[in-house]
Amino acid sequence: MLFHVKMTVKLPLDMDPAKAAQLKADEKELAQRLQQEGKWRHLWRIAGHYANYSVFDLPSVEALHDTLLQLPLFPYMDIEIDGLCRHPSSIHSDDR
Ligand SMILES: O=C(O)C[C@H]1C=CC(=O)O1
Repeated sequence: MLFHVKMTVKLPLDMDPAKAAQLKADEKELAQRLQQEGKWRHLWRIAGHYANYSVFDLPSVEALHDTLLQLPLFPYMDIEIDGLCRHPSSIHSDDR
């Protein structure tokens, strides 16, 4: 199943810079692992915002939920999710 996910990061302004840097480093490591595993298909920065548009390829809503909960920045993100299905006018034979 494909999911379009918008993540908006809202770190507290008074967060210790070292803690913020560690959270971002941990997030990057997990994000890159999930991309290598084919679970996090797309990761795009939204220009002008500390936010991203992502596409996840996971077997269920529960798997998406569990994956998002693992993200180190999860407690500091607003997350919006849309489930994706094939468009009848799409010329692509697969879901890429
Ligand atoms: O920077 C972000 O958009 C938040 C998050 C998503 C991947 C990552 O490395 O950080």
